[in-house]
Amino acid sequence: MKYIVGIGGFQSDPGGPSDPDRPTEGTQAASHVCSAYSMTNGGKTTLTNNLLKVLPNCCVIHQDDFFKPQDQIAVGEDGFKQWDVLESLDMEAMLSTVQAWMSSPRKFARAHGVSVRLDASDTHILILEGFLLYSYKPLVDLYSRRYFLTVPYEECKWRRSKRSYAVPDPPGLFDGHVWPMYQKYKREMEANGVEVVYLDGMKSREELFHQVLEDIQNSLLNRS
Ligand SMILES: Nc1ncnc2c1ncn2[C@@H]1O[C@H](COP(=O)(O)OP(=O)(O)OP(=O)(O)O)[C@@H](O)[C@H]1O
Ligand SMILES: NC(=O)c1ccc[n+]([C@@H]2O[C@H](CO)[C@@H](O)[C@H]2O)c1
Repeated sequence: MKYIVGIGGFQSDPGGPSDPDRPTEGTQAASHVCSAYSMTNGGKTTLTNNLLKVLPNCCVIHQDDFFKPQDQIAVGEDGFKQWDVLESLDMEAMLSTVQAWMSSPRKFARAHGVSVRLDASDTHILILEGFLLYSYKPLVDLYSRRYFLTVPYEECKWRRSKRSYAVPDPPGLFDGHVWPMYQKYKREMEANGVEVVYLDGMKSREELFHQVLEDIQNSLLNRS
């Protein structure tokens, strides 16, 4: 069985400084269940690494590995390099990589240094990890399960400020580009009716790990 998991997310959770839909505190609990969404620094990489340690025959593809070279990133009218748009990623190359896994998960695993357990059932799992996983049509229908991590705006902005990317964020990028793009793609994803399992990125790493592991195991059982 081939099983593809998406661990998506961007930065944040419902609302932001200029979001009229931002819930009040009383509605917070419901919002992460039914209308949450997320962005970078939600904890995707941390969760993915924890899952990789325990899931058998499990490979991973990171969307960040498919950023185009810096000189191919457009500069917007806002003056910022447009890192957070789909056009800045070579999604065709990412799709080809996923297709390589689909055509031979065993060969793909070996080529990527993932040990294949011969005693395990013939289940192979692929985790796709990234911030714009559910906006590229050719990939959207391939997932067996789509997860979406969310953290509140302030937490996300704070976590991002602690990160150092290969290309450091210029001042104002978060509010001027990252956040607005997140909102745009989230609206599109919702309008397209893409079904996701929302995860509260404010939970502890351990809690998130156990929640997703259990969900994947249940989902696998239902398929076999
Ligand atoms: N559940 C958690 N609780 C608190 N902090 C967390 C949690 N998960 C991750 N973090 C921290 O948040 C930061 C971002 O985590 P991580 O790199 O996993 O996020 P990401 O969504 O993969 O980010 P990016 O979009 O940049 O790839 C790291 O400093 C990490 O240690
Ligand atoms: N990986 C990179 O080269 C790079 C460069 C500049 C910005 N980013 C940011 O990565 C996040 C996704 O993980 C996006 O929000 C980009 O802004 C990445």
